[in-house]
Parts: sequence; C-alpha cells; structure tokens
Amino acid sequence: MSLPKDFLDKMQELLQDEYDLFIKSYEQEKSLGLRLNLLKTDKDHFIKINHMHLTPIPWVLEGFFYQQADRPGKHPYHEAGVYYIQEPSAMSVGTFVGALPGERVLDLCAAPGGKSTHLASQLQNDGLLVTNEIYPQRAKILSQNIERMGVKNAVVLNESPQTLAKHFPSFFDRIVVDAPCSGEGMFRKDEVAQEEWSLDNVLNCASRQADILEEAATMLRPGGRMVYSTCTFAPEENEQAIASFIERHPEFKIESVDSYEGFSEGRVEWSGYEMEEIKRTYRLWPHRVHGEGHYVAVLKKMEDPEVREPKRQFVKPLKDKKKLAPYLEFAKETFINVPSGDYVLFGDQLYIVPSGMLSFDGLKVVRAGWHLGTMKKNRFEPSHALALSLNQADVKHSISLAADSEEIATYLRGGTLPFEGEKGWYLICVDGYSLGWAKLANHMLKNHYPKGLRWN
Ligand SMILES: C[S@@+](CC[C@H](N)C(=O)[O-])C[C@H]1O[C@@H](n2cnc3c(N)ncnc32)[C@H](O)[C@@H]1O
Repeated sequence: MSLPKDFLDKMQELLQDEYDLFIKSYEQEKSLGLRLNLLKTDKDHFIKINHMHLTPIPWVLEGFFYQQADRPGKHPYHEAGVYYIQEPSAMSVGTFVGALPGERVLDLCAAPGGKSTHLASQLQNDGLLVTNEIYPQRAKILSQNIERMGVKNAVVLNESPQTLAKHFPSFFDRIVVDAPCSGEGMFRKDEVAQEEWSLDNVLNCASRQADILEEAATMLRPGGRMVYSTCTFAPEENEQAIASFIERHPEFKIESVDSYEGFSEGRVEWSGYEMEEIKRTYRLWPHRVHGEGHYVAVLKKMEDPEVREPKRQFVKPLKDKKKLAPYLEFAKETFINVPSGDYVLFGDQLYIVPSGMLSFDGLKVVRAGWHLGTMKKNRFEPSHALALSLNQADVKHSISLAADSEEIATYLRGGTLPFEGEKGWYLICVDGYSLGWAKLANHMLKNHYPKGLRWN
C-alpha cells in the first residue's frame, strides 16, 4: 500500500512517538464486523443457531467480529436482514447515540445505512426515524437496506441538509451527523479514499462539515443529543470542527459518555482552542482497537424554556377508506391481526406513515414509511418490504425452510416449490426469519422474491 506522502508527513508530525505503531497497523488485516438486527432476532437465540466464528465487539452489545471465511454476505440470513455487515469502529456511533423507543431520530448523512439500521434496531419500530441521503443513487441503496432490515418506522429522504433544516426546526430528539469526510481512517479498506485524498480536500471537507453541523443544530430540539462522527484522522475535520462549532454555539456542550478499552481521548492541542472538553470526544485508532480510524463527539443542546414549539404541519393520512378496500381484503386473508396506523398513498404505493411525521410537502421522498404494497386495479400486491418486516406469528400462512436446504436455495433463485395448502399469500422464512412472499395456487408456490435480488 503506498499512502500519500503529504498524509504520512502530517501523521508523523501529529503522532510523533506513536507514529511507528500507527504505520504498522497498515500491515495488519482489517477487522470484519457484523451487527445483529434486533428487529429480527434475539441475540441469545442467534448465538445458539450461529454457524460463524464470532467474537463479541466490546463497544456494541449486538456486534461481532467475524472471519473472512465465514462470508456472512453470502447467506440466506443476510437476505433476511438478520444482520448488517458493518465496520466495527463505525458501530460505536450507534452505541453513543443510544436512541430510545418513541423518540424522533434523524440520520442526516445516512447512505448506505450502517448507522440508520443500528438506530432502527434501537427504536424497535416505536418512534420515528428520518434517514436522509443527498445523492439519489445512494439514497436508493439506503432505502434497500432499510427494507432488508424490516424497518417499519423509517422515512427515507433524498434532500440537502439545508432543505431539511427549513422543514424540521427544533424537531428531533437525536441527530446523527456521520459527515462526508476525507476518509483517512478507511485507507486500509478503500483505495478510492486514498486516491481522492489531498491536503486541500481535507480543508474542503472541513468547510462542508461546518455547514452540515449548522443545519443539524437547528433541527435538534433543546435538550436533544447530536452525535458527530467521521472516519478520518485529520484534526481539521474532528477536534477543530467540534471546537469551532461549540465556540459558535454556546447552547451546546460536549457530553461525557462511557468509554471502552482502546478508545482514546480527543486531543485538545489539535483543536485550535483551549477547550478541555474536547477530551470528552473519542478517537478510535487502528493501532489501539480492532477496527478502522474513527472520531466521535456527543453533543447536547441545552434545555431552553424560551423556545416555543413551532407550528407544525403533520402528514395528512388517507381519509377515503374505500380506496383501501383491496388492501383490507388482502390484510383480512393474510394477517392474524390487521396492523393499524395512518395510511398514505404515493401514486399506487401504499404506506403506513410513522406517527408524528411532518408533512411530506416539498420533500423528495424515497420511502414514506412502512411500505405495504401496490394498489392494483382490483387487488393488492404486497411488497417485499412488508414480508421482511413481518414475523411468522403475524400471518396465517407461512413456511419456514432450513438455511442449508435445497428449497431455500431454489426460493432465492426464483424457483417455484410444490406445496399443499389453502390458496393465498405465504410468508417464506429461513429458520423462522421472514425472507419474502410466495403465492399458492394449483399446488405450487409461485415465487415473489424480487427479480433484482435473486441468486444466480
Ligand atoms: C460517511 S458517509 C455516511 C455513512 C453512513 N452513515 C453509514 O453508516 O452507512 C457520508 C454520507 O454523506 C453524504 N454527503 C455528501 N455530501 C453531503 C452534503 N453536502 N450534505 C449531506 N450529506 C452529504 C455522502 O453521499 C455519504 O453518503
């Protein structure tokens, strides 16, 4: 690996005695991690059925290191959203956010969805997760990951932070700013990050981060928590970004949060200010933890009795229940208990909107909440997202196949399966984890696993 010379010179100057240890970390294999999706599985149960070589990641209750040979991305459990493959250091961000069921949470720079799916797991489908990505193609990938993990209470948006700030003033209890950065901490994983790196780019990133933090600050309610993170070592994007933000915003303070073995304090001497509190931020160094480089700061906005709740326009749910008739018929035939909530139609796509969501007017919406399916002329076709979000106990008809069975491979390849039973929609599961739909007619289960996801 040939790292940029300016980068190496800068790191040597910053790290001095520690530099040799730091550089040696580039000769080591990168650590691999996965995080269980607590919307779909219980940790104890997964450990019992697990086939991989997993060891716990100390800073994430449901996080594990795995070994290359485990190949968790090539397993039916991955398709069923039982876990999310995520760089181990990056999982610390979710731990520091610590979202609680019922809260309103924003992930401002969210694609491909590592932090968002962690937050969704914490929220347990109770509360509102607004997850946003500025680039349309990346927003699509984010939305697919939200779908795969079976999240019901997430709205996926494709907006700039500026537009969101106008829409959601003082609205969120927690905000994550996992900022676009110069990616120095990812050089071991990602060659593009090395190629795109320059001293100028570090400064450009720092200026963009300052802009994003300003917008995020206006969206946090007084008393709320904001977590800022990067995967870079550059002080301009870390200690300096946070210290100058705190200087501009006396209504914020840096929170003290529990540390973990190997995490290092933020460096006051790199911050450009005499701000001791910078020590409460964290650096994860690749030579001190099993993970890539990361920086995390937890900020709290002070309570302010003067701030009045602004007038808000909430989503207007569908009033004309006659329009729902085909769905309600499907629901009666399929579910044991028909789910309740506020319905909205986007064209012919039916959703249940998470409660407390503000109006969608003026926003680019990729996913308006829990995607139920498509309203066809006289019938309803359930979505793949709906299948992934259900449990076997939610539906009248389901079939669970073993992960290593020929039938599950046939299903994932798009094949039909012979079956005897009542006609209708069947939830296909792998070892009890929902995976997709099939429709039974003439003793055959017709495959409804999405074409774009099928295995070759
Ligand atoms: C570090 S990545 C996010 C990773 C993500 N949080 C995860 O855990 O999977 C930063 C994201 O910010 C997006 N981004 C780039 N420019 C932006 C801007 N000006 N405002 C907001 N987001 C931006 C990038 O497209 C990228 O998806």
